[in-house]
Amino acid sequence: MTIAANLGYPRIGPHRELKFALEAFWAGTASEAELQATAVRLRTASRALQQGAGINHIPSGDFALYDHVLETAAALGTFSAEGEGPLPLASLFRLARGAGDTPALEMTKWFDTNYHYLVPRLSAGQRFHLAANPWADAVREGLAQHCRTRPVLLGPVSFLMLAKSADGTNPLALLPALLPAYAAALRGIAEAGAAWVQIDEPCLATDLPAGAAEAFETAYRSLAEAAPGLCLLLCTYFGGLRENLPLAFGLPVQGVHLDLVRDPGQLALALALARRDQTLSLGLVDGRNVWRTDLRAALNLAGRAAGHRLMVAPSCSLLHVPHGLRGETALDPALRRRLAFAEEKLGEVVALARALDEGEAAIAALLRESDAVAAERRAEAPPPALAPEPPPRTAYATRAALQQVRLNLPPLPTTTIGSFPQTAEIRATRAALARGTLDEAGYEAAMRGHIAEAVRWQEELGIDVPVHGEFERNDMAKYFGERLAGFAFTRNGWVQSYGSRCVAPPIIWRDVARPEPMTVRWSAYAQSLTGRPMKGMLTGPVTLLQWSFVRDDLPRETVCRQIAEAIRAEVLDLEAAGIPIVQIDEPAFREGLPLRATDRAGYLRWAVACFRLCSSGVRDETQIHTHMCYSEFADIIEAIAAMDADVISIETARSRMELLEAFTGFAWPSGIGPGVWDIHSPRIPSAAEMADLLRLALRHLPADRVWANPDCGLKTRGWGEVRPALENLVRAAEAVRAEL
Ligand SMILES: CN1c2c(nc(N)[nH]c2=O)NC[C@@H]1CNc1ccc(C(=O)N[C@@H](CCC(=O)N[C@@H](CCC(=O)N[C@@H](CCC(=O)O)C(=O)O)C(=O)O)C(=O)O)cc1
Ligand SMILES: N[C@@H](CCS)C(=O)O
Ligand SMILES: [Zn+2]
Repeated sequence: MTIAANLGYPRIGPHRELKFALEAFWAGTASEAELQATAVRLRTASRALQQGAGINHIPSGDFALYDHVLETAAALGTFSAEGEGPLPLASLFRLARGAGDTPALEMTKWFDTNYHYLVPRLSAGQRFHLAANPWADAVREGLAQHCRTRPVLLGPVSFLMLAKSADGTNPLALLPALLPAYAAALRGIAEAGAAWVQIDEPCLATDLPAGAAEAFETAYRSLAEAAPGLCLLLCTYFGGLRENLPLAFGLPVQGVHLDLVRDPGQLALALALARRDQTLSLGLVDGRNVWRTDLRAALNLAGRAAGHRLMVAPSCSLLHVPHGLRGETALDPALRRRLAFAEEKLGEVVALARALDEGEAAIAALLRESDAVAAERRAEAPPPALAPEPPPRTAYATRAALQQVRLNLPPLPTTTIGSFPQTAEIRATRAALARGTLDEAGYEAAMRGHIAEAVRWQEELGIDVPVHGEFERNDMAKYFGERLAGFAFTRNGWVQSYGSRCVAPPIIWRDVARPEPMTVRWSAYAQSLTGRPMKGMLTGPVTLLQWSFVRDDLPRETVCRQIAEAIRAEVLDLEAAGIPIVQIDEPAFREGLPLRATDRAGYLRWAVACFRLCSSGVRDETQIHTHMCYSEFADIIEAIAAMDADVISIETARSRMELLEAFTGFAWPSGIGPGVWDIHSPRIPSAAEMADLLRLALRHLPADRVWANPDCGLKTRGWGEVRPALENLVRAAEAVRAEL
């Protein structure tokens, strides 16, 4: 019998219940017991939903209060001494969010997704022990409600590869210290009554560093011995295993899960490698996108595996898609019938498993529906021809001189990254507009009021390049999606980004175009209030692509070019409206980089070209900025330089300018704003601290090309932090300027 399996379910809740419970707990208005009760309710509901849908292997232990990597590290005793029990919740949240002088753990992107995990920092001598067994607890929680589940663990090799070394130790060297904790976890899971355990090793879909293959062999020998009665499913996703396929199938595991959406071609070799006693888990339903599965195409692929022991599953955890389509009644019906969110994807998995066992006739009606949608999509008109690539801008030195004549900025000019606090008042104003209790004119007036206040305050403070504050934007991707043709947006399509923070990615389903200017009236209004050069703020094409659900009937490059043409028109309109500086944010530029080195050059070529398409139409006197955060740039620094922006602002405060080495090593050609304030922490840095960071930056870069700015936008901070921190930033720039 083919097993219908799921690998992980969204945990934020269909109405973001976890978000609100967490934020109430942090605000002190709800107790720990209330938070845990919400968590139990959410887990119970998602188990029931999956059971009801007919899923045979329901994941458990896929839930996390903040982040599964952090909570795996905590359960394995990374942050506590042997003999100590589970990490108290307060300590867990301190690691996640920082407190007082304790900085939070570094947060970074989970592979090529918009989900962020917390990075455990490990050093030589790190000890591990099983401080808690959330996986066994999850199995028991399910069984108490008559639901046998398959617990999900992040595997030991990926856990170490995702961690960072605090002292130069290779984290893989810690494997012998780590394995006993995993072995104890597996024994506990078996005792709790699980038959299968899913061990996620997404790093198998990446280029493995030296020693990793041996680490997999050592680790899985040890895990297989730890709980001989337990079936191990080695779970991979986000790409094909390629040269790692023989390694994966050679491990002593009872099953291997493959992402056949990202790499259907790997099935052929997998079939040849799978041992007779091994179950193949076919990841046929796209866990990274919202499109309904073409059931016939999926069955054709799965049919090649006939004769093998099979599971059918989504390609990866459903964490990356919204909960369900139920409430999305406002979507264009032609789009809605093309969609499948998490709940609908469960139905597809079950249908595919059934068809494999009972034949296509068993799901005839579903197949007819799926065929009709596939035909409808194929019948869409071909995309319009793309404009030829425009010529590059004049040389940087020429335009920099002209820009300085126009802008007359001091050395170390001060600026911010764009957004100011999105306060409860602002969100409530927007919610009132959406509900219809406030009209457009009232909304416009309220936002203008916030802009006027922000501009006045920045002038008073002495910020050299002010911004309008992005108050009118719900989110830097969604705001543009709502204004561009070809995009659709959901009412409730929330996906967890980190902790309690969510995003509602727009859906790109038709050709992209810009019916009218999107930001010009706000920036022009802000510019009318000040003689200082106002910086216009746009989200770049690569980031809009990366943070949307993108149609899969065109190459991503083509969709990105369409977006870039729309943003180019906006840049030109901002320039025509008298905005002298335009920042095109590309925080997701790095996130879009393929996981495999051999695939990267192609991506970088078109991603850079799309950025240049946006930015290259302006006059020499117009200054183009870009901004990137959460990024490790050393390996793509040439491509970032090729974007040819006049100034780039980056996140460097937490790492004390570590990143700048990549920029100096490369002889960075233009302006750079290395962040001097870690905005992910509630800590307010002093002027002295920020001045020190600026001095550090000046060791790497010439003074006439360095800017003073925070790491990223300030939308998640409160005014109580923003006011004093920016005052300190201006004082820091003044102090260091005086030393030049
Ligand atoms: C820079 N980052 C971003 C990423 N991806 C994006 N798409 N956008 C980003 O900015 N990826 C990398 C990082 C991740 N960082 C963040 C930071 C902050 C958030 C965040 O704060 N998200 C908000 C939701 C933002 C939003 O869409 N707001 C809307 C709706 C707000 C809302 O919930 N309204 C309530 C009613 C409010 C009331 O009555 O007071 C409702 O609808 O029920 C808006 O402002 O209008 C969050 O709340 O989590 C995300 C990623
Ligand atoms: N301009 C955006 C960039 C965030 S990455 C902001 O300030 O929020
Ligand atoms: Zn940023």
